[in-house]
Amino acid sequence: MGYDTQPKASHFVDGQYIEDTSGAVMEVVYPATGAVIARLHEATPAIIEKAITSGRRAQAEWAGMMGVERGRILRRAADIMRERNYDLSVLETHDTGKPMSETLYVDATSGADALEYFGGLAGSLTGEHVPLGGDWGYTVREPLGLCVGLGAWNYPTQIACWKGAPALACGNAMIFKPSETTPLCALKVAEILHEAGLPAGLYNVIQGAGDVGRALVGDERVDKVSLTGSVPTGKRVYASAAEGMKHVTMELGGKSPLVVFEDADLDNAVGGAILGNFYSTGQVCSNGTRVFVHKSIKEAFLKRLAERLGSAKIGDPLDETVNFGPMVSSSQRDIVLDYIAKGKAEGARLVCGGSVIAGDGFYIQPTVFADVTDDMVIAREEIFGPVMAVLDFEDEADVIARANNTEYGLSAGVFTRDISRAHRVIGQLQAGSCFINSYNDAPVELPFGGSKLSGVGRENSKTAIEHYSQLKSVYVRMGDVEAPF
Ligand SMILES: NC(=O)c1ccc[n+]([C@@H]2O[C@H](COP(=O)([O-])OP(=O)(O)OC[C@H]3O[C@@H](n4cnc5c(N)ncnc54)[C@H](O)[C@@H]3O)[C@@H](O)[C@H]2O)c1
Ligand SMILES: O=CCc1c[nH]c2ccc(O)cc12
Repeated sequence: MGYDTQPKASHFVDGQYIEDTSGAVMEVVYPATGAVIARLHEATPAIIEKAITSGRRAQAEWAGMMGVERGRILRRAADIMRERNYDLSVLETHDTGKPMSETLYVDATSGADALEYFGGLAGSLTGEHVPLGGDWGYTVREPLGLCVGLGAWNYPTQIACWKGAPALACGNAMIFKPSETTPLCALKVAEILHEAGLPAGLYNVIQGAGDVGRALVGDERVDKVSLTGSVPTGKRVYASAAEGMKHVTMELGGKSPLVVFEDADLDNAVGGAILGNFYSTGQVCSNGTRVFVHKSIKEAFLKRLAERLGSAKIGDPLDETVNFGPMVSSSQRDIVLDYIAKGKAEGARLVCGGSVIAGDGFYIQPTVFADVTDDMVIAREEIFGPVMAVLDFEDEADVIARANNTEYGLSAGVFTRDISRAHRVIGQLQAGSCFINSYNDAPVELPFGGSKLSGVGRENSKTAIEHYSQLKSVYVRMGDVEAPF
């Protein structure tokens, strides 16, 4: 059947699509052509109010349901998402420009994994019994209340589910505000959840940019904020949430190191570096964009990398044989081109790429710089595009110190055949999500998130439950109360 890129209305609130045309117009642009594919309106104060009041009303009843009942609805939604995978993938490709060769296998499927996983956990969210001599205590795991999710533009379906699934499993309601750049996919997540039986008001999607996000975060009726976005936005949102002592999850940016030792399997290391720099046209938060390669294998690494990049198929992301698509927007493309210019000006050696691809759409060549030094801007700042910086090293202790010399701490990777070294090095790298002889795997079973400026809290895995619930402790006295007077 296929989805129209123009949704029925801009927002999905209290179980239905709603519109308020007095909100500012948001144009949705297909990154592969630059064509406007939908026109939406930003949420007005009236829409925000409706999202908050319906969310709070619905949450009270939802929290009173049995966990297995909540879980059944989430697992049904997972099944529907898998059945609609093709249509959802086409929509994700229109929203982001990511090629179908990725979206068919990663986005709705990863969202469905989260719904299935947290749906399965929902019936087992218990507290514990605590013996206290003659007395005893117990804990109850309770929902937080009304959660707000704020999304980045690189994984709109996945982010909507990674936040919504644990929130709902724990008995919360969620208002999700997608990135203003990619507003389409989260509406489908809301539709599917309600089709699966989710009561109205529990998963509301409203549109808008920073102002709408700010209004949600600042509202005293909101109990938790989960942001996926950049570090500067994270600082602002965290500070505002702190005013109301709200719970937070911050999934922010990075400049992650990938260390390739001299004994690494060369093709696997090159493959890891490709996944960690060019998948989703480099627009992945955990990317290993500082690739430290042992000096003795540097030229062999670069030669193999250039050969493999030569076979990248760049083009129409709807063609399933294409594996490298456009940047999400012209403004993001310009930011990346600026960094490429800085890399050239700072004297890094351009191994391949480095230019815009002429024609419609926001395409840039996959770009590799070698002989990059730690002080260069392209080795320090998050670029969030297809630009790999290759740096040399010779000594293990030295490369660990250099890898850690960053304010970020999202991810880190090591390629080596020496298993002791692999664990020793990973043990010393300051990052939340690490990889040995692999890069950028993000299964729902493993916690995902960063340390240092890259974030607070974790998404996915059983750990996420702790970030969407709180414990109530109850002391039970079995005898008389002994008061001093
Ligand atoms: N750690 C992760 O899991 C992860 C995943 C994907 C992307 N990211 C990061 O996201 C960034 C790219 O995404 P982006 O450009 O959409 O990020 P962004 O920080 O510009 O925006 C993120 C979201 O926050 C909203 N927002 C902006 N200002 C706000 C404010 N003051 N109050 C409330 N909401 C506000 C935006 O509208 C958007 O929905 C990169 O830095 C990337 O590393 C992190
Ligand atoms: O950027 C978003 C989250 C993420 C981090 N690593 C990966 C790998 C594959 C994905 O589909 C998403 C992510």
